[in-house]
Amino acid sequence: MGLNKKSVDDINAKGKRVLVRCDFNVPLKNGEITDETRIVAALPTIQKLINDGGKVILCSHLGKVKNGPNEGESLAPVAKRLSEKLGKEVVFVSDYNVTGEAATKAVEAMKDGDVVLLQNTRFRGKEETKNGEEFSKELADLADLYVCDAFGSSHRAHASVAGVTKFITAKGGENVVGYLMQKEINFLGNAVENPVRPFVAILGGAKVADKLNVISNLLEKCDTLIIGGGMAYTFLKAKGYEVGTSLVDDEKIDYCKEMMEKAEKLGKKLLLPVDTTIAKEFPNPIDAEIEVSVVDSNAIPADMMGLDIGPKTAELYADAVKSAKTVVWNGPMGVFENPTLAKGTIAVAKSLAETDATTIIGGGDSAAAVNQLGFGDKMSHISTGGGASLEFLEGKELPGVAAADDK
Ligand SMILES: Nc1ncnc2c1ncn2[C@@H]1O[C@H](COP(=O)(O)OP(=O)(O)O)[C@@H](O)[C@H]1O
Ligand SMILES: O=C(OP(=O)(O)O)[C@H](O)COP(=O)(O)O
Repeated sequence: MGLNKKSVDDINAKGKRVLVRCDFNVPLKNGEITDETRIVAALPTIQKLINDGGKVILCSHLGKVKNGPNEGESLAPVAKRLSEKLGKEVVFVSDYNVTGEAATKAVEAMKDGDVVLLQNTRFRGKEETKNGEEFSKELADLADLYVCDAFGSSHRAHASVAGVTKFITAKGGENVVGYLMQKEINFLGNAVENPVRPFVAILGGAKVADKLNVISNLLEKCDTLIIGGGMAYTFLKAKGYEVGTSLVDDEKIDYCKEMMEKAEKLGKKLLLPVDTTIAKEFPNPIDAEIEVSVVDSNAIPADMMGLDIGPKTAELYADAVKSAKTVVWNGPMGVFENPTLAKGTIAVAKSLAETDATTIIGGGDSAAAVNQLGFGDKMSHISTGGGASLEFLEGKELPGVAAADDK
């Protein structure tokens, strides 16, 4: 499936001010970046614009910024790492206002090929997340052209992803997508539009409400849909099983019933855990030692919580992966941060690493699990977007894509 949008290859940035929205939402621990994947993924587009002789103005959000601007969510560590990666200075505009005088001055001082990084766009609060007109215009005022390369944020209709483009257009500028956007969408698009079959989709994790919605669409495309992690218990409850204190979305029980009927009608396999690793409560801290037992999925005691798929399920899922030619995986099979509860996730990751099938991983935690296990380079594609890749697979148009100019 081709992406019918203008890209960085359609522009020459020579002497132009180019605003580039990246997804530099990287994990930080004590101010240190613990995973630089998203920074590395943004480099080809940035390098192309530098080579063009453009004035490259980068922007991104970082974290949720729930309590207003703060140093802990500043993009300063990203500027430093980016500068190391590019081997050139990245001027960081630390002003919490993001746009405004400090940013304007920094941009005015730029020479062709220079790079500036603006402060965390979410420091502008709802102006960013509610796609505010004023902030969108202020961003557009800094630039002549706009590039969206923030795949991981492209499902967010925020000012720096979507709103800004209207004002770039109004001043005669172009809005294009970057190489990362192209790469992600080509890969994900091909995987779901023309999958080499059998096509197996695996869904897990804890963002149950978000992820359940993707199932209806995926069922039509895949041959087998595997459910694990926190997602599974709403299905098990819908089957009439006791699920104890496991994660459940009660509002989605009817939906899960419908999905099981839909799978049957379409002749698709919908695999649910046949056994489950349970414990008295959620581990606290998450990697604390924990006493667990394994029960069949229809025998979870009322006071116990399901925290991983059991060994029989792990085998069943690994077998389904073995016969697949395309596998899409989003969300761990259990609380993999805890070594005792990581077995299901490890088994599935291992089966993906061992297959010759095209393997696509989406979601921060799934990617982290795969990388931590040392299987990263065994996968065909690790997406930089969790929510974004799922919304794309769901068949929704991503605002960050929609906002770019058509070819
Ligand atoms: N059975 C479960 N109960 C509660 N949490 C779970 C369960 N299985 C997995 N999780 C948690 O799900 C989280 C990842 O979910 P999610 O954010 O949806 O995945 P991703 O980041 O890959 O999109 C992990 O922190 C993991 O501990
Ligand atoms: O980390 C991200 O999403 P992801 O965890 O779904 O991959 C993106 O940077 C989007 O961040 P957001 O979910 O705070 O809008």
